[in-house]
Amino acid sequence: MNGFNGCNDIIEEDVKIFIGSIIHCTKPFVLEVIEDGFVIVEGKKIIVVNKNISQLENVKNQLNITSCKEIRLTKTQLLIPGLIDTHIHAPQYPNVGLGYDKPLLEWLEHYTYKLERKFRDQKLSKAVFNAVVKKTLSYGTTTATYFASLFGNSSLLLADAAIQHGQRAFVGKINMTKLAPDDYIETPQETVENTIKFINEVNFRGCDRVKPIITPRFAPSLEFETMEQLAEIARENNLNIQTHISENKEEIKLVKALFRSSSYASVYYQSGLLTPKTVLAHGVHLTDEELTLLAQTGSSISHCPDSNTCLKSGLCDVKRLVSNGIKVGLGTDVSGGPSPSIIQAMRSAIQTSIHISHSKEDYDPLTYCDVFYLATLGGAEALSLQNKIGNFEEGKDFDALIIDADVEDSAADYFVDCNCLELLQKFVFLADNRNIQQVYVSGKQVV
Ligand SMILES: O=c1[nH]c(=O)c2nc[nH]c2[nH]1
Ligand SMILES: [Zn+2]
Repeated sequence: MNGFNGCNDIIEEDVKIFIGSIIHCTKPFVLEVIEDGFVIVEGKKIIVVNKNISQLENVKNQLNITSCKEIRLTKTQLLIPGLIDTHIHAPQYPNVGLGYDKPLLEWLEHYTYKLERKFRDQKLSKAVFNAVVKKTLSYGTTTATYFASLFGNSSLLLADAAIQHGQRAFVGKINMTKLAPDDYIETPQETVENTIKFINEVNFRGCDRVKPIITPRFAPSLEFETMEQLAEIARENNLNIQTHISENKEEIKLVKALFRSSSYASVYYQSGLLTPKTVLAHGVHLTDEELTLLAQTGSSISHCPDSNTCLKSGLCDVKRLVSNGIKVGLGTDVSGGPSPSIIQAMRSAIQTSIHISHSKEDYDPLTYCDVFYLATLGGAEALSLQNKIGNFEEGKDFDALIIDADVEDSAADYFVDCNCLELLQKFVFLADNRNIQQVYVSGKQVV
């Protein structure tokens, strides 16, 4: 029987069986390699994960599966969970590769706000948002946590693009009431009212995959009382929250000058914005006290290594965050980072970690396995979606990629057989969208 949910996705009751090599994380930083196994998906859910291909016919008989689609992977292919981008600015997509001559605050003033204010234009919004969603899906981003623009109508077009193209997404209408151009701010009252309207309109679309997220841009953009009101809206509606924290030293000085709180994190803490469903981009320069506050509140960090390099913000020490009990996911931070690819973010996270290791004793930098966790289950945990996505666990939604090391015209040619972990290394260090053969979100093939 077929049914419809609010996204007009057909809830496919058909059964798909993926047969071949599978890699996923069973818990933080723990990889499971299944060399010859299978995953059975019914509709949007994973119903079986089995490590032994010889049991396939038995399991099919037990479950009375008489008709199904079998997808057999080749020996250069792997089935992996979909990648999760925990921080990306959709309206900044036209600026990728531009403006890296200035640090954060000047970059915002000279490039970013000038572009984002153009998103009053619905035609531009539609064109850019459709392109971003399609591009990120092609790079294997099955879940994206988007900053949209200040404008509610434009931000809704981003939600619609995710709904239409089949991506799982959080979409945030930005809140900003000061320190930006006059035509790119709202009054405190407008920003609160427009946020409530935006939430209702996204929810009205009834798509389980696409949710609104509370999006105060960063502390300098808002009065303390407005942040309190936004925290209250998040609480009342059980919503996720996203913002930026401690990215750049000048930004931290500005926060200290604007607020009476003892630290950047305590501004958010006192306003009620730090919750287990809060994801904070960057966190490059957090103090030990701030780490404790984030760990205690269960808030997470979106690590955006490319952005931190291009805007010269600093080196974020992921190992320090994790050892202080903080959940971490990866973000592209387009266009602070130039690439829409979380595969690129994985390799940059490794490189940043190696750079840090040169100035620290006994420091083991992040490995390809570690960043694979951050890009999959780590991202799900950072967004409080770990019960729904992030790995292949029976009962979870099937968000997955079939990746292939041997495709024509990719970054590197393939000559000698690789085992599963070698295929994964090639993916992390070399892959782009040409190596992504199929993309599934909620059991449905979207690329
Ligand atoms: O990387 C960033 N991108 C932004 O758009 C932004 N706004 C505030 N702080 C920010 N940092
Ligand atoms: Zn950002």
